[in-house]
Amino acid sequence: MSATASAVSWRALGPHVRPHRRVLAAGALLGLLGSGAALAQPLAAQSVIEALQERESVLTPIVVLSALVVVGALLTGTYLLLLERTAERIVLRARLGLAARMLRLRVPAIDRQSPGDLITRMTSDTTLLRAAASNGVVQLVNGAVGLLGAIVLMAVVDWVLLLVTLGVLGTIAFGVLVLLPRISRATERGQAAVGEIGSVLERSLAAVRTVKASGAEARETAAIEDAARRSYGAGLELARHQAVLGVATGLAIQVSFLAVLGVGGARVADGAMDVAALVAFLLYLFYLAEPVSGLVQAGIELQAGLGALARLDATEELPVEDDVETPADSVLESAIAAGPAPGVPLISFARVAFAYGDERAPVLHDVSFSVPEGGQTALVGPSGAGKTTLFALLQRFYEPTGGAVLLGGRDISTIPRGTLRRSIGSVEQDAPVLAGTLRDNLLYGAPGASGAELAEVVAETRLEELVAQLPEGLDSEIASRGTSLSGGERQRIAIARALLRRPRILLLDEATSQLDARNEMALRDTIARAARRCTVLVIAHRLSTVVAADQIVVLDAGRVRAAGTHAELVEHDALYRELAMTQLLAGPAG
Ligand SMILES: Nc1ncnc2c1ncn2[C@@H]1O[C@H](COP(=O)(O)OP(=O)(O)OP(=O)(O)O)[C@@H](O)[C@H]1O
Repeated sequence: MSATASAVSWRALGPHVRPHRRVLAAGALLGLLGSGAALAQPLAAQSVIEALQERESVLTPIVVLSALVVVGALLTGTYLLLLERTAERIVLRARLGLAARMLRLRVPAIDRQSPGDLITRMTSDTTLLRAAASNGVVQLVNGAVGLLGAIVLMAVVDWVLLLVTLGVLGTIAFGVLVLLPRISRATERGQAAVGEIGSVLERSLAAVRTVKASGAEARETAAIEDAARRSYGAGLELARHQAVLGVATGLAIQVSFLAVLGVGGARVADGAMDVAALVAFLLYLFYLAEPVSGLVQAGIELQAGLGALARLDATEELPVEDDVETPADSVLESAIAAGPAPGVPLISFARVAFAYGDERAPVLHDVSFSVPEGGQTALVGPSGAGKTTLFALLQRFYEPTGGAVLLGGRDISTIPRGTLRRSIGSVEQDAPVLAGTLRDNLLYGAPGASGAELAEVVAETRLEELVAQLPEGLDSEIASRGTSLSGGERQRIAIARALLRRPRILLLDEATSQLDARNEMALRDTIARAARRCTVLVIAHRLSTVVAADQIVVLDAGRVRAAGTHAELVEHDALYRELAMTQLLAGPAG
């Protein structure tokens, strides 16, 4: 998915550089003034020599030379400080920009990404941008101006020697132009490999028990090693290019020195120029090494930055949900809160079709059913029938490819995602528990809920006993991933978290695991109580749930097969009968 480096032009740096253009311009100016002070030093040195030759006072030329050295140093120091600060700001801005997008990316876009690779983009690629967008840009400007200035001054001193110098320097320009694009490609390859290290590590740490239980440590390690070697290979290639460029630059300057010494010596001997002019010219040549290597360095940094930018830009282009934090539309929110008009169902799936991507087979076909306000509706069907997908569509994690999902008669695609999701509480099947205290976990979806509301929901979800057992009650730390809790407890915590949001609709994907009698009863009771507060739509895996449901919808291979009560379906639907007998968990008591 990543764009190739060749597709990223120098212009792509614009958005990163533009906000800092004034500071960068000031930095470039300071750098230039510093260079100017350095450039004027040979002239001052020349006047010291001339004063000595003429046996005049050397005080003034020496004072001027010293002032140039001190002012030059101060200017360069300020310039460096300014540049470093800008560099850090560029990284910060890029990271803040990415941070603002990451968790707002649309679910289909996240599905296609590897979390580890996304983390690398945020942490590592941004630092490469740092060098390119600050140092690279300023060095490019200063190097070019320094080079031009030196060339003009050298032309003033002796244009024959200038032609000799330019002839030699011209040869390195060719090498630079050939090597630079390779640097950006090698950087992008290296960063992609670093991203892969992150991906494999994230994948295997997230499922570390499965990795260990499957004896897959060596295979996962090998995958990381492979990516690390590829990153090393790309790093080596970069180092080779940089070494060649560094040596070529140094050689060009040295050869220029020798050529200028030879030709200049001959010209002095011929009387075509004097010694002071030759010394001044050589000092300029000495000075020239800096802008030339600065330009080469700028080229390297900019190209490496462009390689990283290709990866950052690819992330920038991923679509985000831009309507999760939009200010509440009070008319719409109160219309939703008021509930549907009489005779209009709370939720309707109207001929909904859906596929996870253009090239994938549809998983829902022409799904139509309604959920009245209040009570419990259960979805049942074989594994892969599309039950979880219906929940995802209802929360606008994905958009249907055909038909519409309606809330109170209103197409949910017209309701901002934030508003829609505020009216829904969702409990996933694996009921994730986040690291933190029990209180943090319960308040996660409603940080502003009061103590009384919390106590009420804790009682309603029958969590009081758990709270009493824990050493510090609600403030007890829960082990990461909730491993210290039973499946039933995790589900009830997740239900409590969802209920604290005071949702209009509770979506509940029941755990498929067998629960003990107490947990089973507690869960059944919790769902029944929740159904008094809001409309419960449950993906049912338990007989006790379907028996208690007001309506059951049977899904099979992405189609609605039947709907009715447990008694009706047992009588009229063969698949339901079979599911009820074989797949629905009867529970310890049932
Ligand atoms: N993110 C996804 N990308 C691609 N395909 C998916 C994705 N999620 C689910 N599917 C596919 O869509 C189909 C329906 O899946 P879904 O999870 O909705 O079924 P389900 O009825 O909830 O099954 P289960 O009871 O096993 O959870 C399956 O074939 C599944 O492989």
